Amino acid sequence: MTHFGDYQNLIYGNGLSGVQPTWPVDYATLKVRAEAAMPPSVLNYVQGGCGDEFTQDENAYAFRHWGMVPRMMVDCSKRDLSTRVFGIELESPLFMAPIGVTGMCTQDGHGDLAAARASAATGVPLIASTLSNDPLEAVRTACRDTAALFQLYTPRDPELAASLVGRAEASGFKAIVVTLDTWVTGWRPRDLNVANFPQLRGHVLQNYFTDPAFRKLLAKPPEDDMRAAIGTWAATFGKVLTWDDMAWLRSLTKLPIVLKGICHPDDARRAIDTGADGIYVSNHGGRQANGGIAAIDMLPEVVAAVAGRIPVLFDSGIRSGSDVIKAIALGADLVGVGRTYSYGLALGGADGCAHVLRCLLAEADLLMAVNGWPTLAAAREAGAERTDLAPPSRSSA
Ligand SMILES: Cc1cc2nc3c(=O)[nH]c(=O)nc-3n(C[C@H](O)[C@H](O)[C@H](O)COP(=O)(O)O)c2cc1C
Ligand SMILES: O=C(O)C(=O)c1ccccc1
Repeated sequence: MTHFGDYQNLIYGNGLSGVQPTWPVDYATLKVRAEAAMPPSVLNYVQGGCGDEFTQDENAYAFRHWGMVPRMMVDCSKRDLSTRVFGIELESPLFMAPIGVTGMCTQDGHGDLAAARASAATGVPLIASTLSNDPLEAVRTACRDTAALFQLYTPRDPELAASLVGRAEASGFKAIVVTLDTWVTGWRPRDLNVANFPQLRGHVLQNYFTDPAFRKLLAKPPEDDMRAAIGTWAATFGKVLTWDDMAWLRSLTKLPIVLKGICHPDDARRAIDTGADGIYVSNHGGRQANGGIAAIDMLPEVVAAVAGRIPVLFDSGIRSGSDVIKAIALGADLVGVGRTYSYGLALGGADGCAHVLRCLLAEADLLMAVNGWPTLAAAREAGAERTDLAPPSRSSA
């Protein structure tokens, strides 16, 4: 039994001694503070999305047309937000989505380790991105007792793919999350207008530079010829995966394989038929394709197609604890937060990130208390209803 809501008591209690929270507790204020703190190139990359960012905005806005109905006279004095997925016991369904420039979100360039330390401090698992400023072994170690998953950008070179997956398995990651929607970069005007793509400047490539299979592709080590190493990275980065590759992916690891970027119910069925162990509903936070339906609106159909056979993870648009519980009510087993935790990292490193996660968990826990839902199963059974409420502001994006 966990008491995530106690974070609220702590904040009010500190206030009695004249101590204010160091960082904001809500997304809107957090975002404004992060905008002032982050270097413009990193901010653009983190905050931006594809095209005019319609889908990115819609991801967050669409949560507003799903409504929850509370139940009364239920003993919710204790809530149990725990869950078990891929044999991992978790205190809550919240996780940190993979963010490839996490390393750049802190001033020291070691944001990946800071995120891992926030994971260790809160028990919220991290999905570590292939794109990292610190090698995956060090990130895994910094997560300590909290389980971690590894996100794979599948390289075109099969030996390199096998090497990255092998390293992830050997260092104790619990699952491989294969991202399907990013073998090519979507059209991102904020970055294009300043001609900035961090990877092409040699950032966040440490998993490649430390990899024996990658180094074999180079005439000189990255330390001696960085430009050539970056060129090799760009040439090998994105394999176009098809369903025929599932058998090959399966052959690389005994770990559960989760497919990230599944939005269509037929793709979810196909994923199960070809051996996937988990489905991850996401539109990459609206960074890859513009003009798409909000991710949360696609979740119920995918959940229905999966029909409880394998776990369903979800991200894209989570800004609050109430969003987390809505996604659970709509059938997700685990719920990921992306940009929101990057802002916590930018403002306060590991501590700022842990604060953001604790706020999300506290709001989620207190919402369950007030809604009369003692468990995640109760939230799921209650569900959420589509409403035609049209709120006046889109500031949540
Ligand atoms: C700056 C940035 C970098 C990202 N890098 C990765 C990545 O390396 N791998 C991946 O699978 N997804 C990546 N994503 C997508 C996230 O995992 C997640 O799908 C998205 O952030 C969820 O949307 P949200 O930011 O609205 O919560 C990235 C997202 C952002 C904002
Ligand atoms: O920025 C991203 O969202 C991302 O994950 C990515 C990684 C490599 C190439 C293009 C996009």
